[in-house]
Amino acid sequence: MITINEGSVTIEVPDFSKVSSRAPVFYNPVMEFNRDVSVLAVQAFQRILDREISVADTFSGSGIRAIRYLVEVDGVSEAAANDINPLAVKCIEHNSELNSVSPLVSREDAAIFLRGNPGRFDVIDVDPFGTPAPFMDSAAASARNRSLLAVTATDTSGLCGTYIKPCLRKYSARPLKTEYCHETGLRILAGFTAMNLARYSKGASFLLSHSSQHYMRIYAHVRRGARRADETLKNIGYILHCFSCLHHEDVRGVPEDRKCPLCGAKMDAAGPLWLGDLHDEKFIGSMMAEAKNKSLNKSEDVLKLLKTCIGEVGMPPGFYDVHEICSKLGVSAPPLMDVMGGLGEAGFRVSRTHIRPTGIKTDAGVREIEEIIMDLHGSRS
Ligand SMILES: C[S@@+](CC[C@H](N)C(=O)[O-])C[C@H]1O[C@@H](n2cnc3c(N)ncnc32)[C@H](O)[C@@H]1O
Ligand SMILES: [Zn+2]
Repeated sequence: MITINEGSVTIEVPDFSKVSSRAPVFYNPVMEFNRDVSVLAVQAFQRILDREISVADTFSGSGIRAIRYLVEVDGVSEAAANDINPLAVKCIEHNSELNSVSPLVSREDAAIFLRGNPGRFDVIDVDPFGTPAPFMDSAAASARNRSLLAVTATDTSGLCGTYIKPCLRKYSARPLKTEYCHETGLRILAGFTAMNLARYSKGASFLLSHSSQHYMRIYAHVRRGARRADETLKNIGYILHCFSCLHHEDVRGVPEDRKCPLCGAKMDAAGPLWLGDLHDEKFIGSMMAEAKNKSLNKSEDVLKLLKTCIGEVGMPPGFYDVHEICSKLGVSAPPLMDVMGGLGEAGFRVSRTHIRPTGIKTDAGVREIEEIIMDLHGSRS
């Protein structure tokens, strides 16, 4: 057995030589960051509801999420830990005892578990191997009014457009391999979640969404009501991208064949995807405040992510990579802060993106960014 200390819990998992879905019980130390963020998100959500809450860890593995929610989050009175693997179930029972908590342990296919417990949980955590797509219908059906639906996807090669067909198959969406393809992937996952919920007359807004390491994670606030679902669907659309000049724009509804307004080249489309905000400023602020009361090993990295995500709120979908623009212009890249400063002075809104250190989100177009870069070069020489 291997002993693991995460947050305020200690668990044991059977020895594994490498992190793999073939391990007897799955535990990935790299995902500690994801779990630290989740603990803060569940806590911030519990503060919104301001009462005792119940949480479902539907793909529990070692039980670490359910156990951490029970031990580390104030106001979690009930947690379910479900996994289809009988060894995982044994491991969850062992680790629960080790931490003196008693989650409701079950061994079911997650889709059946969710269908069998409609409207029961305030938080549903979906953390499968690879794609969550086959489970999203059941998660959407099960999610109660005013609940949190947290979803992880590790099939990033499809969502980001390295492979197109898997994304079409799983999410009925076309990805596009651009410099901001991780954001497009995140928006495809968010859009897919919203469309699944709409089928059950439920609306969604996103409290936090991030693409980190090898996975994507979204936190949807689910609200019941056909009108809410209709309003939510207004945020579904496409991003059009010009590979010739790097211009991009978003369109709500189905796009027509379109030429780039800047250079006339044919534009490619990604979607359907979520065009609305991926985060809620107040919610992230509350997560940051909660971090002070928790003992998280990844606290510094988590706060850095949350701070950058707050800056993204209200900014347009997609971003520009300053290095990519400079290489098209054939000039060296000026400091990012200088480009951002130039855009700010010219009256544009501008922020960084958590997805790429060389990316900037702005309401300026690619031509305006090029101009500022060339001005910076002019003033230097
Ligand atoms: C990525 S791991 C979960 C990791 C865990 N949530 C954590 O944070 O450490 C996916 C888990 O899903 C389980 N699993 C696979 N297919 C399943 C299904 N259809 N229903 C329920 N559990 C399933 C696997 O046994 C595995 O433990
Ligand atoms: Zn163009």
